[in-house]
Amino acid sequence: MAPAVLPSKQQPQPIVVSGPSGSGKSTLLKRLFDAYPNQFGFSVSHTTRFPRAGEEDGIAYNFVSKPDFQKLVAENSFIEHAQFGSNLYGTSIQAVKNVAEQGRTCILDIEMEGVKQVKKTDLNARFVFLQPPSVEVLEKRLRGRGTDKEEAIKERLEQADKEIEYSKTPGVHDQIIVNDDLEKAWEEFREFCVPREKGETDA
Ligand SMILES: Nc1ncnc2c1ncn2[C@@H]1O[C@H](COP(=O)(O)OP(=O)(O)OP(=O)(O)O)[C@@H](O)[C@H]1O
Repeated sequence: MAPAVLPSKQQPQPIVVSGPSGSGKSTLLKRLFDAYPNQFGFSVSHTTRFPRAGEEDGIAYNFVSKPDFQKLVAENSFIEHAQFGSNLYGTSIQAVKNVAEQGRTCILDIEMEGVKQVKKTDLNARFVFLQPPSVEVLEKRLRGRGTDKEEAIKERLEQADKEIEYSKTPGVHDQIIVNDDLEKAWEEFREFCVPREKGETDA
């Protein structure tokens, strides 16, 4: 008799959160992690930089040598990777899978190029885009945040146009949330990340 095939335990699908700089990703993600502390997680990145005091391998980062990093690149192991200064950083497909294997929903907070890369993997992610009400409002928020220099604000606004344009491509995102009123955006975001069972109401 053929052995019974056990259904594989269903793992939470990763969630890709994207949107222009200043659209509210950090604000909404902070709320999500505060509201559901054990349900979500970020993947552990790889880096070629040396560990700082207290940084544990596999927790703060996966610390690897440059040749090992380059080998992973050649094997297409990374969703995205980039160089900052003289060090290389990357998010591996396996690191995202590891979060799902722990029973948590992996959150990827990434920009447009990263979104395109995730689409090429077998991660079976869900995609949500945070859209500012308008580029004018976005500009006000970026200035209001007070963390960016004038030059950076200009660059971010130019990039925002491209991100918003790409977000209109049919089938790219499962949901687009316009972050106008924060409470309304939060409700929509929460609903997307933590879908309610039928019949469930607020506690
Ligand atoms: N609905 C909202 N109404 C008013 N202000 C908001 C709203 N959502 C976010 N903000 C404010 O806009 C600014 C930008 O938000 P936030 O830092 O969360 O953006 P971000 O998408 O994470 O940006 P980055 O990609 O640069 O990290 C913050 O000062 C935040 O408090």
